Amino acid sequence: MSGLQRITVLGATGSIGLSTLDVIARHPERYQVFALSGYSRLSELLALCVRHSPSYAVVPSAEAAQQLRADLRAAGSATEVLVGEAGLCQVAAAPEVDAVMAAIVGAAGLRPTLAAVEAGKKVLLANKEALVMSGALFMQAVRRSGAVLLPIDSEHNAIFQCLPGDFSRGLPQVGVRRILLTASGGPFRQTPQSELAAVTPEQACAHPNWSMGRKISVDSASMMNKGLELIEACWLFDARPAQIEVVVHPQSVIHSLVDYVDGSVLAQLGNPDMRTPIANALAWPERIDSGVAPLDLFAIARLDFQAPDEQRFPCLRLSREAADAGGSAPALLNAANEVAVAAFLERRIRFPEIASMIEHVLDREPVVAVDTLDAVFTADRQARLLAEQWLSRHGR
Ligand SMILES: NC(=O)C1=CN([C@@H]2O[C@H](COP(=O)(O)OP(=O)(O)OC[C@H]3O[C@@H](n4cnc5c(N)ncnc54)[C@H](OP(=O)(O)O)[C@@H]3O)[C@@H](O)[C@H]2O)C=CC1
Ligand SMILES: CC(=O)[C@@H](O)[C@H](O)COP(=O)(O)O
Ligand SMILES: [Mn+2]
Repeated sequence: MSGLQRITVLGATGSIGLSTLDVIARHPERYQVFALSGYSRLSELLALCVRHSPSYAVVPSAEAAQQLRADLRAAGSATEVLVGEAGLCQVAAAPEVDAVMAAIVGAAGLRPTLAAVEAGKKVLLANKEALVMSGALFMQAVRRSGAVLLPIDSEHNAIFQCLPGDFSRGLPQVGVRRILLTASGGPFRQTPQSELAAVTPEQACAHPNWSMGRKISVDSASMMNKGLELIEACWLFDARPAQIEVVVHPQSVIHSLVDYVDGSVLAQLGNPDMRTPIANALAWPERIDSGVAPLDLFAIARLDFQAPDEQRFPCLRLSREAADAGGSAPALLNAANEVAVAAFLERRIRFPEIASMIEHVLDREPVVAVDTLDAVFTADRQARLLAEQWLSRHGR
């Protein structure tokens, strides 16, 4: 290990942010917090600043900054407060920073994550939406800047661990036949289609195995999470969608597998606790304690596998179609999904209407090439507009 690593945690008040800080706090000799960001949970951000003494905290507005500054001074903290996207990009790219945990949820994380990439940082990528939206541009920026991109998403971290170190030569060149992307199936894995219209946000957010933020929990319930992860895996591992097979594995113990041409299938297993992939990426290529208990195979006893049901979970089909279409299609898919999930969480639409809204947007907006970030955000805006129109046309 070479010296103390200074870390920026974007999205520190969220589920991934808190797990990251838990791992960091176990290794004060290795890691120091440089900056933390929050959005709505600002009293939690204050407590995190007091606990971890970052140089900077970032909040969304001038009013929030004024309040946090006053609270920090009262608590005797020297943390400086920055504002908005410019503040996020500043702490992501600051010369003092060694690694950035990108854990803002949704499209809001794209510019700050790209700022870290463009500054050549070690980027720990949880914010899958950023890569889904801007895949080709994002990966070009990684190659141009020499940033080290490490996947945090449990499946992608598992795949990363099961691939050889030189996988960027190309999957066929390193003997990979296909990637097996595991899916828990979510809370509605066994729910009949006829009952899905009545499910509530609380039921959707009650993931059987993982404790996560509300947006990704709904994505898991609709299996859009797996669709986004399919696209994420294509970019991270330079794979075609056809090289990736989704396998429903209800226990979430195997986090994904890599199938090699000689018939070997390598898997990564572990308890469903995000501190494992976070510790793996923070310390990579070394290994550190994450606080996660050892896997008890006798207690788990069995591992099950099923094919996904695209009839009940159309978001998976829509994602594969967007992955195949390329260009602006994944950005349209992602933006429509963000609007639909927010509407479902606000009880404005029923659960199956998430997929209806996304299909509506994808059917109406032509797919175009995206050569610039502006083109990505144009697609994002257009999809949000169409999704909002769907809501008002349906009286929601
Ligand atoms: N949770 C998990 O186990 C996993 C998560 N991921 C991915 O990691 C990312 C984070 O997920 P998770 O931690 O569950 O989500 P949470 O909702 O728990 O946390 C999201 C974080 O982003 C902040 N945030 C929300 N909106 C904005 C915005 N508009 N601008 C700036 N910051 C914002 C939140 O601040 P505040 O809370 O203060 O409002 C919070 O810090 C997602 O992309 C998700 O898909 C991937 C794999 C697993
Ligand atoms: C922890 C993690 O990586 C999540 O993305 C998790 O995979 C969600 O589970 P499913 O989408 O498989 O239900
Ligand atoms: Mn995942």
